[in-house]
Amino acid sequence: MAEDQAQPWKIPPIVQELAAGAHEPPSRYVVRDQDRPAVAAAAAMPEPIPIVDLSRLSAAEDGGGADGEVAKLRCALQNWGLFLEKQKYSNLVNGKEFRFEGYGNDVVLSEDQILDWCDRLYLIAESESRVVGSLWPARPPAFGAVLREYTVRCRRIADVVLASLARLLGLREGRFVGMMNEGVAMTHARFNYYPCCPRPDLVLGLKPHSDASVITVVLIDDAVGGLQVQKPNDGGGGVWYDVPVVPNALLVNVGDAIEIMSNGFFTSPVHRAVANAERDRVSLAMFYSLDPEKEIEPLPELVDEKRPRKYGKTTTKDYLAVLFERFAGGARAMDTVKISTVELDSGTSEDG
Ligand SMILES: O=C(O)CCC(=O)C(=O)O
Ligand SMILES: [Fe+2]
Repeated sequence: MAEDQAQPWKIPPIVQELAAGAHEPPSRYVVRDQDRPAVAAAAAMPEPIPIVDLSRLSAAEDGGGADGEVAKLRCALQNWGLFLEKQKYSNLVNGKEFRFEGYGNDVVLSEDQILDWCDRLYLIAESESRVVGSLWPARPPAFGAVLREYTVRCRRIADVVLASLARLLGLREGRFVGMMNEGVAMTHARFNYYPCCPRPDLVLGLKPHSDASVITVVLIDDAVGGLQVQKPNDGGGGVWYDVPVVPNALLVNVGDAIEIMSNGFFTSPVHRAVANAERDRVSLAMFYSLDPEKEIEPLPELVDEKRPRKYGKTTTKDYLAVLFERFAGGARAMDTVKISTVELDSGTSEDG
């Protein structure tokens, strides 16, 4: 506490208050020239982000033959690393819309760190033994019950998708879901609130990153766009594409842990959020992860002479620590576990 008073820059302002008063974003929020989002629309999409019907995916798992849906999922993940899942109801929980008010902030590690134009609340939602109840807002009173139920419901979606991913990799359907059930798995909920910004061309709502999770389910704003994604495997082209606004849809993306465990078969997509000049935007990301102590590494079934190991070993706990530090500086944690191509090349030539 005393340290924070001596270093006031560690306590960033609430962006909503800045947005209410300021005409120009303060310099701490202004990103470097090369990182600025284009004011014009992002690049035209080479192909749309598919909408996958999860009930048909479950049918495929039960032997119900929905090969078209599985093919769509594979294509979505190969092209984008993510897909949209359209809900049949606009009200997600008990007939009530899921809405939340409340703010948090960036973790500030250095005085010259560029801050995101966003207030957020980041909570451990599962398992119960890890929940820090004192951090959960008391208002609205239903918050806790709704978040708990929402976490379980989204987990069901995550499980269906993970079963399909395992099948696409030629693994047992329960391979990933089983790992999620080992030890005490962890789910984080991040509520992002992006106040409108008079100069969206100068700031970022959320810096480019990929998620540390195994899998992420995002409730995206049903009216205001802002999420942008880079295509995996586009040769580092750095082109940003707008994720379209699809009312009543959830966005599902694979995270870094799946990229590592699948030995790079799936790519965890790099994404960011841009601010909007006229409208506030909200999103809620649910990050499903393994037990924090459990090791994450390429699954042995997916490593052989033809597919040399591409990633080292880590744990969710260590990886998250690296991720937060790297995120603050605008870098990717994934680079710390990737085995460099030079090592790979020498490895393969040694193997003959
Ligand atoms: O705001 C969004 O749509 C995405 C949020 C996100 O990527 C995150 O919280 O990790
Ligand atoms: Fe994300």
